[in-house]
Amino acid sequence: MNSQVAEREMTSMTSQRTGQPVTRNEQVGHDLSVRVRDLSLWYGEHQALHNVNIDIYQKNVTALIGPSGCGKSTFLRCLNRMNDLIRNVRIQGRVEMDGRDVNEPKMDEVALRRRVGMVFQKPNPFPKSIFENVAYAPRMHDLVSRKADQDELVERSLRDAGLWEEVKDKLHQPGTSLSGGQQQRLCIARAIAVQPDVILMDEPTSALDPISTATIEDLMDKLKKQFTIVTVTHNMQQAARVADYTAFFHLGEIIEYNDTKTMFSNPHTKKAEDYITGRFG
Ligand SMILES: Nc1ncnc2c1ncn2[C@@H]1O[C@H](COP(=O)(O)OP(=O)(O)OP(=O)(O)O)[C@@H](O)[C@H]1O
Repeated sequence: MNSQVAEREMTSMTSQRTGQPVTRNEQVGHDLSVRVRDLSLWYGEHQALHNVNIDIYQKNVTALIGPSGCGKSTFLRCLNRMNDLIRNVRIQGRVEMDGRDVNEPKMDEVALRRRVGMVFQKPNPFPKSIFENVAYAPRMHDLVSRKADQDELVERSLRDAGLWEEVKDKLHQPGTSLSGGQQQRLCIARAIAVQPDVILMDEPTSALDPISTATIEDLMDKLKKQFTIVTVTHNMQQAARVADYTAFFHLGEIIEYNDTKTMFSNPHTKKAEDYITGRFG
């Protein structure tokens, strides 16, 4: 891996939330959110990830780019153990949050998926009301008990997702009655309602029109003040616009990981340069 970022000097600190050690990259001034070391993954006999190493920083947007089938979504799913739901998957290596490997047997998967939320390519609201789409998970996780707290959380999440003004008068209509772009913002509201640390987004705008896409990109910029965002995108302009860091995947490896400005203006590897300039992929 040609990483300018991951190899820089790290110092240890303690997470206020968990009391566990966290790592800070003094050179870039960012705290570490997820530290991935020597991560490999096989689907049956097929190896889809090869010794992936990356440090993902808190309250930044990290974009994963690379040609189709290079392992971006597979990698994303490793961060909240969504690959556990797929048969015949074998994983080696470490995915650490607050110093703990998410794959360790004692890790509570439900709690992990609360900390690491996910937004998919195709908006997938539950077949329930707009209100319930947002209120359901916080209730399940016992984050709210009083009705007033629940109402407040729903409003705050919808506001933070930039959807409140459009839906405040029809909270009891089905989530599926909204437009595609609105449904995706509803899914973002649902993800942030449980106050995760990290939000994974797998091509969150590829099913949307340009205006809805721009709205979601603006939203990502706002949300990174509160959350760490890791997003997969095929859209190079989008990566350049929204991401602070970009990782270029090829054939299951990270070939280059850098701050986005450097990645797009002065890539350090020929493969990344060829991909970014549209010579392949
Ligand atoms: N559920 C699965 N079972 C078996 N193989 C899989 C599965 N999901 C992905 N793969 C394989 O793993 C490799 C990486 O796929 P992955 O979907 O992670 O790539 P990607 O970079 O996200 O692709 P795209 O940009 O097309 O979405 C591919 O060879 C793919 O065929």
